[in-house]
Formats: sequence, C-alpha cells, structure tokens
Amino acid sequence: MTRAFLVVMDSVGIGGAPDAAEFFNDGTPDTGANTVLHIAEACAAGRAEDGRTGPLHMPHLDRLGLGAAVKLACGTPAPGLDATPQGLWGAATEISHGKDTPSGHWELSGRPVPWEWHYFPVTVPAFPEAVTRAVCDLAGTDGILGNCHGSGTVMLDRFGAEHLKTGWPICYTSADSVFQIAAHEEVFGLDRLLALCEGLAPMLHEMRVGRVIARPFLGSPGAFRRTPNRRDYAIAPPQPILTDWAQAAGRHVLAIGKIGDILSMTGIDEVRKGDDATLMAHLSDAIDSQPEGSLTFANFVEFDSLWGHRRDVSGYARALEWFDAGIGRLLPKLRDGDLICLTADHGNDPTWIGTDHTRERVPVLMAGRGAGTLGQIAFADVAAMIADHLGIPSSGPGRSRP
Ligand SMILES: O=P(O)(O)O[C@H]1O[C@H](CO)[C@@H](O)[C@H]1O
Ligand SMILES: [Mn+2]
Ligand SMILES: [Mn+2]
Repeated sequence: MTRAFLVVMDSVGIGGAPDAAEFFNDGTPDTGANTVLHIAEACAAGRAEDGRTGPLHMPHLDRLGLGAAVKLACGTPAPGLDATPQGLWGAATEISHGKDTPSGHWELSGRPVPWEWHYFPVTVPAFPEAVTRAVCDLAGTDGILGNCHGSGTVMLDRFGAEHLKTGWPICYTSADSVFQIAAHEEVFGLDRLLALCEGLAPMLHEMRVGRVIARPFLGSPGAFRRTPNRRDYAIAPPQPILTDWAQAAGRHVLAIGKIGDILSMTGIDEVRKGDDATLMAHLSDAIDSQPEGSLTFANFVEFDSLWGHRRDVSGYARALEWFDAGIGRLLPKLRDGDLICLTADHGNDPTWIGTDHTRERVPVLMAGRGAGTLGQIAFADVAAMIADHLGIPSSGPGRSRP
C-alpha cells in the first residue's frame, strides 16, 4: 500500500499562463504576472528586505524542481533557484475560466469547472437589489455597507467605524466570483455572521457565485484585525473528484486547512484546521500517523491571504522561505511508498498591479515518484497521478504520467 500527500501552496504561481491576457487586475491584463519569478527577482535585487534578506532561499523545493518549473513555465530563470532537480517536476496549466481557489482546487482534483462563474460588476452598487434585500432580511438590518469591489483590509479601514455605529454588515466582492461579508465578532456576533452567510449561500450559488465568505474581525477603528474564524460557503464541486475516488475505494481522506470548505466536504472523512504554522504541524502529524492507502489533501492559505492580496513582497518571500524550511523537515519522514506533491491553485503576484489573483501556471513538484520532468501538464493530471499512485480508479480528463 501507499499514501499520498497533496499540498497546495495557495497562490504560488510560476507565470506563463497562455490565457493570462483574458484575466485582469484593475483593468490591466495579467500577461507577464509571475508570483515566484518576481519575488525571486525582488529578493535578488535587495527589494524584499523586510524581516528577511538576500536572494530567495528555498533549497528544498528547488531541489524538487521549483526553479526548473519556473523556467519551463515562463522561459525565464528565477534568481537563486538553480538547483538540478532531484524530484519529479513540471508546470501545470489551468483551463477553467476562473483564477480563484475553487476553480484551481477542483481542477487539481480532476474536474475543470463545467460552468461560467457569475462575477459582480465593478460598479457601486455592485450587488443587485434582491441580494442586498436578502442580506438585510437575514441580518435584520436596514442596509448594508460597502456594496463594491475591494480588498478586505481596505474595506475595514473604509467601513469598519460605520459598521460599529450602524451594525450593518460590510459586503464586498473582488475579481473572483465571491460575495464577502465582514462583521465585528463581538459587536455583530460571530455566530450571527456565520448564520447570515450560510443562509445567503443557496441564493448566490443559484446565481453561480462561487462562494459566500464570512470575514470576521475584531478591534477598534485604526486597529481592526481579521480573525482566523473566516468561513467559506462554496458551491459543491462537480463530482466525482479525487477525494470521492479515494473514499469510494475505502481510503481515509484527511483535509488540512480550508480544503473541506473548498470542496464542500466532498469525499472528506476528517478535517484539521488552524493558521499555517498549525497546518504544518498537522501535516507533520499526518505523515507520522495517517494509515496506509490514505489521501491527505492540504492547503496553506497565508501566501495568498496575508501577502499576495496585500502585495507584500517581503512578507510573501518570508512565507516561502518558512514553508520551504518546514517541508525540508518533513521530507525525511516520508516512508517508502509515500508520495508528496506540492503544487498551487493560481497566482497572486505581490509585485503586480491591483489586489486580485493573477492567472498563472503552477509548479507540480513530487517526491516519492522518482526523478525527472513531467513537462507541461494539465491541472487535472495531478489528480490522475495521485490516483495512479494510490492504485485507485479515476475518471475525468486527467492523465497519469510519466
Ligand atoms: O481581500 P480579501 O478580503 O482578503 O479577499 C480575497 O479573498 C477572496 C477569497 O480568497 C478573494 O476573492 C479576494 O477578494
Ligand atoms: Mn487560492
Ligand atoms: Mn485569494
């Protein structure tokens, strides 16, 4: 028997997406966006010196093939990432018409998104009257705040104080198919916010809006901070996907981080959550204790939520270096027959204009399946390869290789 660990580094893209011109940040196409390359270039040029220093240091992922994958994806070598790969490595291209987390994860799980997402217009108000009314009815308020596109932390700066006065929920969206509601955990109430989002989700899913996201926060004006109690209410993915295949074959499926939310708990037996440091401990424990034949599917979100959307290059570089060191400690613990696959769901280039995700290819780095290159592959091939490794039947467009 064998085990598989599929680890998504949220937003760690490597550029080169052939359809990047069809995706935008503040009206500018994503052509040329490249999360890892641009961070590595900034580090090498001394432009990412906050809390860290020098060239981007990711020896473990680079040895698996990260630098080689960047070069394959976009044609440009990333400074500091020049190791000769010892893992099985490639660059994956997404076909779903979305550069968000569900699109990426579903396609990595074997199913490209089979429908067009609904996006809200870049207008004020951004939301149709019926949606605003539904929020007011569910929340018991006379109105909502925001009703526009925005970045979460900026939304708190703009509307947090008014929220404390009026009690009205702060509603906003982004370039993704999302409806986000920020509310103060103590003043508005966490349970009330979660009930509001859960109650609203069916209406928005009906409209093909991918997710309703609860964004609770604490603190007072000038010092608001978001809490880890974020909750995503996502449309159920097209099925069956990798987790269904594993469950149907009687395998234990462990979700680490927000995978359970992203997949609407499809095919998942057990969930472990926390901040990324806690998730690294969960992943370590999973390597120590998950049963033979099991699938562990993890998402590390802080690259994206703390640094990518905030366009913080030093912060993103620190997160990459922290993650690399953590994975470096886990790799020696893998047993014979274990496969670990490190990949990503989209890009979020912190050097780019705007605050939204960027359309990019992603790295696929594997240990436990020999050495060599996978070349250019599809997102869905990741699921097919994991299924192949676990020895379980798969379906959908993905193809196992080599
Ligand atoms: O700016 P914040 O609130 O972090 O929101 C971001 O998080 C959403 C979901 O990941 C994205 O669509 C983007 O809008
Ligand atoms: Mn994501
Ligand atoms: Mn994001």
